[in-house]
Amino acid sequence: MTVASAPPATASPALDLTIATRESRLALWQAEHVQARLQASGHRVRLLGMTTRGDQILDRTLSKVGGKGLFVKELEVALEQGRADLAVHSLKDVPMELPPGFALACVMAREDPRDAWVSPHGDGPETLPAGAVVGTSSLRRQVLLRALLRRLGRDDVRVEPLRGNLDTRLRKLDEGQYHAIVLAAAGLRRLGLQARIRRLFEPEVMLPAAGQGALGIEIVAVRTDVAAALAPLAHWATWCAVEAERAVSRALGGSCSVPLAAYATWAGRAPGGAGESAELVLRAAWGDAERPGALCEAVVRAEVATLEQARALGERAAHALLAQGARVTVA
Ligand SMILES: NCc1[nH]cc(CCC(=O)O)c1CC(=O)O
Repeated sequence: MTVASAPPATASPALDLTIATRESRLALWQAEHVQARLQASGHRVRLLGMTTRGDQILDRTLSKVGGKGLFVKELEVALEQGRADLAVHSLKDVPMELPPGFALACVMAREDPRDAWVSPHGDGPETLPAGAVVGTSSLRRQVLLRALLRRLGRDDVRVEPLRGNLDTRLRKLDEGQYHAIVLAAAGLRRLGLQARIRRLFEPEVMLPAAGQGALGIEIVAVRTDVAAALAPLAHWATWCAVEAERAVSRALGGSCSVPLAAYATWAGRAPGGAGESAELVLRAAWGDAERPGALCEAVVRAEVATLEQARALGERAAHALLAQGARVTVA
């Protein structure tokens, strides 16, 4: 009996694809992850590494120099010029509105969305020495961390900005510039650095940023051939959740200059695919950078079967926050 060896299952004809990527270890891991998935579907895939403005500016808080877009602009230029076909992003770093002509072709399954505590001084703020300094890179983490420290009665602990890629941040901790740092668990896990995590903050304690832990793939919208090649990589349940989260940021003008958090989970079994309905629960929090301690929170839920319904849920959460005093930030 002869058994024909079947070619790998492809959802679309085999393509020659180039992935535009930043050159940090995390960005390269993510690009290689997508490369491997596409190769497994029979495509030929190479990487085009590039340095973005966000990678070059290391001495200032990002919100002061241009925000999230800094990490994606150069990659978009490469897509526009046809030097690359897709760009892989940490969704958290992708601006809420893509420039005209670009599209989010696919959102992949989410890594751990939680924030992680890394420190040689124990497994949380409770065990820090008096007057300790904690480093973190986002206003969201600064505001939520200060709220947590206040609850713990640790007003002696200072929260300071921390910039740089993952390795740089860990080095600054190891050099003793900080007693502890807070960063995304997803990045640490992807780089095999999970052993450094001393504690994972549950979302109730430190609500993650919109899109944290999820990868998004951007293309030029007219490239339906690339979109078809990416379709098998999409994870519907994650996509709906992050659409809801990103709608909160979109409605409130969210950027990294706004301490905004949004995190959605499925109440029961997550939907397996488009059109399948399930209950999505969205938590959102907004802080006022000028009035530390002023934090408002909203929890909304709805049956969701489409990305539009997910976005509508996000808008409801944004309105609930606005009703409690949150303000729309104009970039
Ligand atoms: N802003 C930088 C950034 N963008 C994505 C991640 C981690 C991975 C992810 O959230 O998907 C990080 C590092 C961090 O926030 O500690």
